[in-house]
Amino acid sequence: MERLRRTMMFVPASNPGMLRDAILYGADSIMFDLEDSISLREKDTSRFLLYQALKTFDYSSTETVVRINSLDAGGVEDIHAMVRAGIDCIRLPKTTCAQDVLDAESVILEAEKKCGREVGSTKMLAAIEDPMGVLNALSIAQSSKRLIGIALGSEDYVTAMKTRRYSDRNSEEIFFARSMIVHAARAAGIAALDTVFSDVNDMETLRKETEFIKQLGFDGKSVINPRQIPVVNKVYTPTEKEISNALDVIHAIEEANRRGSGVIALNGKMIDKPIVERAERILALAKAAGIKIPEN
Ligand SMILES: CC(C)(COP(=O)(O)OP(=O)(O)OC[C@H]1O[C@@H](n2cnc3c(N)ncnc32)[C@H](O)[C@@H]1OP(=O)(O)O)[C@@H](O)C(=O)NCCC(=O)NCCSC(=O)C[C@@](O)(CC(=O)O)C(=O)O
Ligand SMILES: [Mg+2]
Repeated sequence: MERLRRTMMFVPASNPGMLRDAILYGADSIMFDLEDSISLREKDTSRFLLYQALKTFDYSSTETVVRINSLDAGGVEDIHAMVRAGIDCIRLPKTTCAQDVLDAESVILEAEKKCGREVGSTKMLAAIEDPMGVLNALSIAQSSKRLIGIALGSEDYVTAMKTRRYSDRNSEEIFFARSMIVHAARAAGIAALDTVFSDVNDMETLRKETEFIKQLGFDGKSVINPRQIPVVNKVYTPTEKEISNALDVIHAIEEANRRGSGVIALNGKMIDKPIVERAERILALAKAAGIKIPEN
């Protein structure tokens, strides 16, 4: 079954209460942070705290991701501890080129061998957060079989571009980066994940932004607060009407196939292969979200 990644919630690893409760809010993935939300003097204790949390708390079938520090600033130690603790996926921050992924992958491989974990079982996610990374998005996305996706980190990106986020307008300042990332991810056959929305009180703009990134083709979005999860999940969960339309499309094409044709009209609109593929994807997403699909 398709794994949903509508919401990946950042959880600062320095906060024991957040580590304990992170499972309660319904995020598709929990993304523990050892990087920018952790002060320099808390880095070692946060890594230790997160290791203990992963060994102690039951995160159930929710995907666990950790954002590590760069390899020259504690990332090697982060990888060894997290692979040993059984994390599902390692998110690299500020990935600028394919070599960054390969360098981290060789540390992951070493860590898996050292602790006896199955080689290749630790997945990777590369965050792209500067113009060089954006321009190299395709080679990054194609660099390793371990990659489940690439993600945009827009706060660092707009800083590197000498601008800022304009979420109250249409976020044109990150449109090129979003387009590159979604194209690269799709070309490589992996997930495309959008950046955080920093105002945890403005749900209306968050909803509009999520609708926009869904329109562009992203699979989901990073979030920073539990209150953002239902807003993003709702946009990404097929509605009853979408499910019923998808079923109509499937039934119509089955009827066409019985008549020996690959095309048919439904309510005046042409139904053929790509439309059927989209309908099947809607049903797959609905099933993955736990929605029961009527048989007929
Ligand atoms: C924003 C705020 C301070 C607001 O605090 P507030 O206190 O107003 O929150 P409230 O709503 O009042 O909390 C109600 C209850 O939820 C609990 N609760 C809140 N947040 C929770 C959470 N995340 N996980 C679990 N639990 C949580 C809380 O403990 C309380 O629990 P309780 O006391 O039991 O009721 C808080 O959310 C927070 O710290 N967020 C995480 C911030 C973070 O991780 N930043 C780094 C990642 S971005 C980045 O680095 C940029 C990037 O790299 C991104 C990219 O790459 O994409 C780029 O470049 O763009
Ligand atoms: Mg960042």
